[in-house]
Amino acid sequence: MLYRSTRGDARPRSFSDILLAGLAEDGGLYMPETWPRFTPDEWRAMRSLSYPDLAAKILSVFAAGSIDLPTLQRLCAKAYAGFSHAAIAPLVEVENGLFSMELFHGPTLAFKDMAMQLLGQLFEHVLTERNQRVTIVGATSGDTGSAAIEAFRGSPHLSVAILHPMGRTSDVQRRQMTTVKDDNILNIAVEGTFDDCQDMVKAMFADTPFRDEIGLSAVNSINWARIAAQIPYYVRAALMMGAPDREISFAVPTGNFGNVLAAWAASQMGLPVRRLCIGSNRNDILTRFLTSNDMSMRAVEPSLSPSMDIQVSSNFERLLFEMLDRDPQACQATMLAFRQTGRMPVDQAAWMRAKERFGALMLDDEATLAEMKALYDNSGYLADPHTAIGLAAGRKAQEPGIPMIVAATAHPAKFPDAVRKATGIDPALPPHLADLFSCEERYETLANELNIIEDAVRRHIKAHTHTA
Ligand SMILES: Cc1ncc(COP(=O)(O)O)c(C=O)c1O
Ligand SMILES: N[C@@H](CCOP(=O)(O)O)C(=O)O
Repeated sequence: MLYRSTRGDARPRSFSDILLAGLAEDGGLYMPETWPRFTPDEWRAMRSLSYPDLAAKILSVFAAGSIDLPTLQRLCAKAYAGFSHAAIAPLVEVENGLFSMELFHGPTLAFKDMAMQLLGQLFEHVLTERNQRVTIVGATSGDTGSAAIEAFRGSPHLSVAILHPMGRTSDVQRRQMTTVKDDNILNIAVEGTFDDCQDMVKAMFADTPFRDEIGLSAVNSINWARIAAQIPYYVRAALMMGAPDREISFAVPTGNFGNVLAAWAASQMGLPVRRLCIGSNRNDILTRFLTSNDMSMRAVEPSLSPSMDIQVSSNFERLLFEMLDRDPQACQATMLAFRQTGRMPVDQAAWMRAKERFGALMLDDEATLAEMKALYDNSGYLADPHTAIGLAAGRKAQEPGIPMIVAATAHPAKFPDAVRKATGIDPALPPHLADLFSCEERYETLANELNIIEDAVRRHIKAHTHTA
């Protein structure tokens, strides 16, 4: 399996190469050259696999030529061994035909662990094999950061620097990152928004001397391996609901468009997915796009669902590439126009193609609190604000006889203030995080300037490799 950039200039590369590269050299995102597809019989045969074996099977088609199936089975077994639920991603029927797919039973209590625990294993495997070291720089609105830190802490093969927007995560999210003591981890609070942090990572990739000097790598969902590792839970849920002999729909609370893109990728692989519904908070650029072809940037507004306080949804570029019939020049021109004007000119035909499959719903904070309360009062289901937005989007798009599976992306205890405000309940952190608020925090606060942050990353690598 080879990968090509959505902007066309980068040479085709293997799975192991793009795993370490993260972002393509031309600034585009890697995509598989062709979509691997399974036959109905092959899907049916996957029904009996354990979650780790299913994940290995799905990954094996994306890693073909790089990592073999037995190795992937070993890595997946390790990746999911620490999850607190035997089913890894259990399905809970919240209302008739409306299912919550709980993706928050990993160590950091958000869906990011589902992929990041596996990326930790994959990086370790490839870096050991190549006797190489890299530096991961990641941007987070709260959850990717702690998942990455947990997956890569203590590794002798890599240094990690995580940029979070100062004061814009929940206290639990920030402390999950900043209380980790391992020497290979650096946390930076950036004076800016998540979009600024994400742009900073992309600017570092564009700074070729810096990128090469530190061996820059990415674990945000700009890295295709993150998307690939998010596909198995959609497959698993669909198979449990009767696919491939029955259609299913998914609803996903959406920010950077990575999670829902994985569901869409599963459909490209032959899974019978009927509708994909996204839920957004007041940072609703994707909802405006899907309802009225208005992909215009506005300022990022803080909300009760801070992980989705995003305006530039990186992974939308992958869908755009596909809607433009995989024309990299058209994709590049559209992305450049978006950057220059703040408005993405998507032609009507491409927009209609997106609308055929995707629906969208926006909930502001007030509606999110009302949804959380109604879920708790009517079904006894305690949802975090992101999941509540997903459940509302799923309910709106439900069709008779078609199971609607909603990605429950975070544990309610990550957002205790919102949960308390909506329901009066104080969600308890699990025992392994019980001392979170008594641990010392360690992070630097820095201006949103490329040279300042690059220097901090350099200093971190020097200090860490010196002590290692
Ligand atoms: C809890 C939670 N829900 C939803 C999202 C949105 O997911 P995506 O960025 O993949 O669209 C995020 C952040 O990515 C998140 O952390
Ligand atoms: N909500 C995310 C934002 C980054 O998303 P990613 O999926 O691209 O890593 C976060 O919690 O950091």
